[in-house]
Amino acid sequence: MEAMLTCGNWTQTLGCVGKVRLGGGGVSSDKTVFGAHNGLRRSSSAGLSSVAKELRVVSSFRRRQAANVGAGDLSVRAASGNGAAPKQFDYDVVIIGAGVGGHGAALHAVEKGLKTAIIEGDVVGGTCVNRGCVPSKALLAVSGRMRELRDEHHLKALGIQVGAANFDRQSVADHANNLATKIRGNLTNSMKALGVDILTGVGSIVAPQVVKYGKIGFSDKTVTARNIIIATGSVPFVPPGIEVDGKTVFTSDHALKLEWIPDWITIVGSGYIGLEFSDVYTALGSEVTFVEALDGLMPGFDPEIGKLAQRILINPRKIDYHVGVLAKKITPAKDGKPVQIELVDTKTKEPKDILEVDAALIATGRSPFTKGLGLEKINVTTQRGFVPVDERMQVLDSEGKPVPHLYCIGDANGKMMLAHAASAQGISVIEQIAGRDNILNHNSVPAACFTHPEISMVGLTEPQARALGTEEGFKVSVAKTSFKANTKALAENEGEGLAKMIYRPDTGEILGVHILGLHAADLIHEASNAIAMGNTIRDIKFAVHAHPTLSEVLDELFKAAKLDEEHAAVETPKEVLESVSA
Ligand SMILES: Cc1cc2nc3c(=O)[nH]c(=O)nc-3n(C[C@H](O)[C@H](O)[C@H](O)COP(=O)(O)OP(=O)(O)OC[C@H]3O[C@@H](n4cnc5c(N)ncnc54)[C@H](O)[C@@H]3O)c2cc1C
Ligand SMILES: NC(=O)c1ccc[n+]([C@@H]2O[C@H](COP(=O)([O-])OP(=O)(O)OC[C@H]3O[C@@H](n4cnc5c(N)ncnc54)[C@H](O)[C@@H]3O)[C@@H](O)[C@H]2O)c1
Repeated sequence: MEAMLTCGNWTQTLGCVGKVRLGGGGVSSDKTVFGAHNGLRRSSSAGLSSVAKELRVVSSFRRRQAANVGAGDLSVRAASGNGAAPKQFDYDVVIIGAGVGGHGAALHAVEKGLKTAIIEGDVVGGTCVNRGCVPSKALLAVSGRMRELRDEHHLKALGIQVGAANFDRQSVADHANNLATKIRGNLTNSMKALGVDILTGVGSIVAPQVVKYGKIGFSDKTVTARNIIIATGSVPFVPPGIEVDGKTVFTSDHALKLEWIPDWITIVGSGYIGLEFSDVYTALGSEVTFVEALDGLMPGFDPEIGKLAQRILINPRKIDYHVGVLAKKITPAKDGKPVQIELVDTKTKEPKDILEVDAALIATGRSPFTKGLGLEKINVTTQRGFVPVDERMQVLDSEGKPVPHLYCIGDANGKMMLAHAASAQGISVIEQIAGRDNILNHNSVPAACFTHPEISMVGLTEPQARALGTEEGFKVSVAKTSFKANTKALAENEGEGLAKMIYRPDTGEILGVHILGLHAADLIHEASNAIAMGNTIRDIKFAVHAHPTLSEVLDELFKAAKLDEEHAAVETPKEVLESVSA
C-alpha cells in the first residue's frame, strides 16, 4: 500500500504501514492492521523547555574538545567519495532535522563542547513548533477560555456574571500562527547564539559518517561528521482510500490553520490529535462525530481513565461516535455535495454506514519521515519506515548490529512520538557521545492530552501492569484519589477528576500513574520524576505538599497505597502479643 503524505513543503510517497502498537513500556500488543504509529500513552511539551535550556547552556557554554570524545582535527576536509568512512571530520555531530529532537540534541552537544551542525530541509522547529504541540496548544487555550466563559452553570456557582462570550476565528488562528513563529524564532536564535551551524537543505547519508545536503534543485554540499543523528520526524498518516484535499478533508497540518469552522466534522481516530481537536471544535461551535477503528474510544488510555474521559469529555458535548469501524473511503465535498465517508466493520470489512458531513479530520497516527535518507547505503533497513534503534538510540543495521556513530531520535524511530521524548533521546545520545553511558527510561516519560480537563499519564496502564505482574510473578495493586476531595479543585469549582496509581505492594515501585482533572498535565511530573529517580512510594509518601494545592491529589494518592510491609508492621505486635500470652 502506498499513501501520499506531505511534510511542510514536501510531498513524498511512503509505504503504508502494518500494525497499531497499543501501549508502550514493558507490555505491548500488536492489534489491527491500519496506520503507522507508535504506542498511545504519552506526551507533553518540549522544545518549549528550550528557553530554560538556553539559559543553562549560555551560562556554561565554553567550546572545548572533550578528551573522551576524540573529536580529532576539526578543520574542513573533503569527504571520501568511495563509501569508506573519513578519517577526519568537519563536525563532531551532524544532526539531520531541526525539530525539537534535533534542537535538544544540538543544544546539549554545544554544552558538551562538541562542534555541531544541524541540517534542516524545511523550517526550524519541525512538527511540534510549526504543525503540532505549539499551535495546537494555542487553539486549546482558546477552547478552555471559551468553555469557561460559556459555562453559565460553572460561572454562576462562583458568583460571576458575564455577557455572551464570542470569538473571532481569524484572530484565534493568528494567535496560533504567531505563537509558532515566536517559538520558531526562539529555537533558531538559541542555536545560532550558541554556535550551532544551521545548514539549509535536505540531508542524506552518502557513506558512513558522510552527509550531503542541499536545497532541492541546487547542487549538494558534503560534510563529514564523527557522529550523525537522524532526527527527521514524522508526517500525518492517511490511510489508503481517503482523499485529502486540504479544505474539507484534511489532517492536523491543515486543521491547525483554522481556516474555517465546520458545523459538523467527522474526526477519524480518537487518539491524542482526535481528542484535542474535538475539544477545540466543540468549544468553537462544531458538532463532532468520531470514527474509531478499535472497539472503544481512546483505546490507548488506561481503560478506567478512558471511561471517565468519555463521561466528562465526550458525553456532555455535541459529540457522537462510531467505534469498531474503519473509514474505508472518504471523498471531499464537491459540486455542492458534502464530504462522504464510507464506514466498514474493522473486523469483517462489511459495509456499516455512510456519513455525510461538512468536513473530515484524519487523525489516524503518523508515519516516520525517513525516505531518501540513504540508509540503504549503509545497510540499514527501515521497519514500516521507522529507523530501528537499540536502547541507546544507536541505529541497527540489517543484521541487528549497531552502526557505529549513527543514532536516530524522535518520531523517526517510533519509540515514543512525543516532543519531549525526542528531545530527551537527543540529550541521552549526546551524553553517550561525550563519553557517559546513558539510557533513557522511556517508562518515566510522561504524556498529556491537553483537553479540558487534561489527561496525563506515565508508565504502564493497569492492564499492562497486570499482564507484566502475571508474566514476572508479582502482585499489582491500585490506589485512587478523587479531585472531589481536593480543596483547591473545589475552590475552582473543578472537582471532576481522578488520579490512579498502579504499583507493586511488595516493593513500593510505582508502575504507572494516570490523572484526569484540572492541570493534570502539570501534576504528572511528581510521579514521572519519582519513576525516573527510582523512588518508591515509601520514599515519597511522607513528602509534604502545600495546602491547598492540586498537588495534594497526588499526596493523597501516595498515602492511599497499601504496601505489604505496612500490613506486616500492623500484624507484628499482634503476633508478638499472642506469642507472649501463649
Ligand atoms: C497536532 C499535533 C499536536 C502535538 N502535540 C504534542 C504535544 O502537545 N506534546 C508532545 O509532546 N508532542 C506533541 N506532538 C508530537 C510532536 O510534535 C512530535 O513528537 C515531535 O515533533 C517529534 O519531534 P522530532 O524532532 O522527532 O521530529 P519533527 O518535529 O517532525 O522534526 C523533524 C524535522 O526534520 C526535518 N527533516 C526531515 N527530513 C529531513 C532531511 N532529510 N533533511 C533535513 N531535514 C529533514 C523536517 O523538516 C522537520 O523540521 C503533536 C503532534 C501533532 C501532529
Ligand atoms: N498532547 C500530545 O502529546 C499529542 C497531541 C497530538 C499528537 N501527539 C502525538 O502525535 C501522534 C499522532 O497522533 P494521532 O492522534 O494521530 O495518533 P494516535 O496513535 O494517538 O491515535 C490514532 C487513532 O486512530 C485510530 N485509527 C487508526 N486508523 C484508523 C482508521 N482507518 N479508521 C478509524 N480509526 C483509525 C487508532 O485506533 C487510534 O485510536 C501520537 O503518537 C501522539 O503521540 C501527541
